[in-house]
Amino acid sequence: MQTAREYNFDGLVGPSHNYAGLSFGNVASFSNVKSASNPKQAALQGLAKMRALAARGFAQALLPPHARPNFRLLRRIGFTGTDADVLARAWREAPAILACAYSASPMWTANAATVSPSADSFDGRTHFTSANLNNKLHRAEEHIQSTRTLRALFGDERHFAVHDALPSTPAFGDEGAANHTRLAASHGARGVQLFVYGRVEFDPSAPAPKRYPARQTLEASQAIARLHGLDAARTVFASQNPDVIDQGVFHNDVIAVGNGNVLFYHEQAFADESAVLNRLRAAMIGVGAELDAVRVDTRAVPVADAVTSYLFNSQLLTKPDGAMALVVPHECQENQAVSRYLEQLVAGDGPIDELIDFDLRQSMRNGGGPACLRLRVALTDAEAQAMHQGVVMTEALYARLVTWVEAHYRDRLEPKDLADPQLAIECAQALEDLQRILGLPGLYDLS
Ligand SMILES: NCCC[C@H](NC(=O)CCC(=O)O)C(=O)O
Repeated sequence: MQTAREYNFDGLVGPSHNYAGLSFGNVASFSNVKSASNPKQAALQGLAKMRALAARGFAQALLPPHARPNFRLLRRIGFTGTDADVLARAWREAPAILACAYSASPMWTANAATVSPSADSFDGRTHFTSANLNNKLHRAEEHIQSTRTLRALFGDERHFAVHDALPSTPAFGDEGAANHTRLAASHGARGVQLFVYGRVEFDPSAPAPKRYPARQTLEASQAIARLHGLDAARTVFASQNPDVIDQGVFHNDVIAVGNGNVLFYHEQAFADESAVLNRLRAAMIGVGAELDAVRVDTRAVPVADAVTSYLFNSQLLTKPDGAMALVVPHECQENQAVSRYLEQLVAGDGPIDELIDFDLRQSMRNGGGPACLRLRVALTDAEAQAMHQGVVMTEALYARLVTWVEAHYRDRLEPKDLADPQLAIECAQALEDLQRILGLPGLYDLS
């Protein structure tokens, strides 16, 4: 068995972070629509989390923001002329689409791709499939830059395979790692991959939500398992409980998280809880691991509290001593049921013995907690050396990025500011500098 470390690639928040209410089914996005955001604070909050976890010895890296506004999108739908012309007319005729083109949503890198480590794939390489995110216009073109970024970081084809997104059509709705988790004895050991889907395109009798959209389909999850060459005996597909999607659980990582042999989940997370647990247990026996299911019941934490506090959108990290820390957003301490639950959790004799709390309010107000903000990539030492090093978080990189944010980011962005052509210029200048800082010339296709 190989040894491997789990790298968390956090999304660096881009300079156009704003609240546009673009995500129907995401309660926070809808509740904060059109309020003023603070992009500078958002980026600094994210960087503070990366720095603190790196300082604790966790392997930490970042994924850069995407170029905004998305002029490719605006020009493709008939806005022509100079950049300023495009922006002025889009603001006049289609302000909601202009907001889509400006969204900083690539910051939630859990949705960038699904990742299968080399220990699980047929060819011994780490496989990535960029997520098509086709359920929402503002996210539907992210895969173009995500694929380009992943290829820039993981270009060594002896170790890595970066697949294009699945066909962008509702049958293959794919939201990446937010609906995927891996259970194993350790990061380097063979593991069991759990794919959670919200609906089945070609089975109208399968469970599906009534109020809010299900973003992930079974067909997409199966396609990714095929592309990554996963062994069927170690792959579990599970239906999310459609009732919780209708209560605001738009991704499975809002109601469950796995790490090592631990699955931390709400009793209402799955359509058929006992079937999922049985299948996981059986598959895990095959890789020499025993499932440790940490179940939270509704009496302790109602679904509504899980959604507002983002208890399950936490990072579950293995510490050097083998115990686990739960990285939670500060909202968990402000919710009475959740803070009481967490106190008992860490005092008990289960696998989780520490809470690490971060203020991520700027991201949380758009429905993104600690887990949304990171993409997990388990890498052996050889793989870690083969990837681009400029994105690995260090004290020096942290300091450079704080200076960069201070120089380029605004501290207030209101909906009307998207009409300001100067904002587009500021965003472009910021990314030009960032390419240099990260050692990634040509990262963006600015043609
Ligand atoms: N994994 C967390 C994703 C959160 C993201 N929110 C948004 O896109 C909100 C954007 C806005 O409303 O401005 C989403 O719903 O996909």
